[in-house]
Amino acid sequence: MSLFEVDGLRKNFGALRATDDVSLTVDAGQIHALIGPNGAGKSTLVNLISGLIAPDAGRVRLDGVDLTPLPMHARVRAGLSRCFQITSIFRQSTVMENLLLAAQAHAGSSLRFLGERNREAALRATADELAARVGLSHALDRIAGTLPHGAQRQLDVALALAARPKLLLLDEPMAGMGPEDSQQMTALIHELQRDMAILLIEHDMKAVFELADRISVLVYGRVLVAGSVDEIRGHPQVQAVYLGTEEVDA
Ligand SMILES: Nc1ncnc2c1ncn2[C@@H]1O[C@H](COP(=O)(O)OP(=O)(O)OP(=O)(O)O)[C@@H](O)[C@H]1O
Repeated sequence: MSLFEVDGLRKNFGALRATDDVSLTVDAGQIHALIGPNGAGKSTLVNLISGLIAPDAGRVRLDGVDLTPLPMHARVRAGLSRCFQITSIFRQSTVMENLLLAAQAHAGSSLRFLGERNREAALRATADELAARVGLSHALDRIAGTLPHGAQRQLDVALALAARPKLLLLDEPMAGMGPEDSQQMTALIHELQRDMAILLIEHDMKAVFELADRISVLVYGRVLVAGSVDEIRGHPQVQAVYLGTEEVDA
């Protein structure tokens, strides 16, 4: 049994089948990338998995737990954390304040036996640890909205990590990034893989080919083909449908 399983997921919008019998698995420590042309149904699938919208059929399971009937916050508690295309940071607050809020939100009842000061120290330690994890220790006092775009995305990942996910859902983490930021984010995702499974939705093919253990290609809401990087890169149907004649470096 895989850590994460999507089984026969389906979603109709009126006559349009945006998600058509999609199944995929992600094993512990694995990065599974989801690619596909615009309108293929990637966002809909991510929304179904995170619980933002309900499927017409199919199931989502994490670590043996059926997430399908659960609302979003319960899925987060069960170990599924999501980074949004549109960042969820508080732009007017400092990096530290953002991290403290996230740490507090996910601390639950674990700190209830601590006094006020110890509780604050524990939250600060968690915030420090999250900042270090994504390479933002130098920017704790910066107002989040004034950080460069790449650093804002790193902060966004740190906020998702506060939930201590078993599966991290990354929705186009490289969007709007230049090559340098993209390279840094690739290194970060690679490092995160040691501790969690990752479902990566990404247009940056260089990053996908560098990171993915497995790739599923979504076209018209269906998985056209799934396989290893080499299988996908060399697949004639994939090249025709998705990659076109574009040169793709790895
Ligand atoms: N709430 C909705 N109501 C009706 N149709 C929708 C809705 N959400 C998405 N769709 C349609 O479902 C199809 C898949 O859309 P989706 O946004 O999931 O694709 P995508 O692969 O994420 O595209 P992109 O890469 O452009 O974000 C599209 O035809 C879209 O118009």
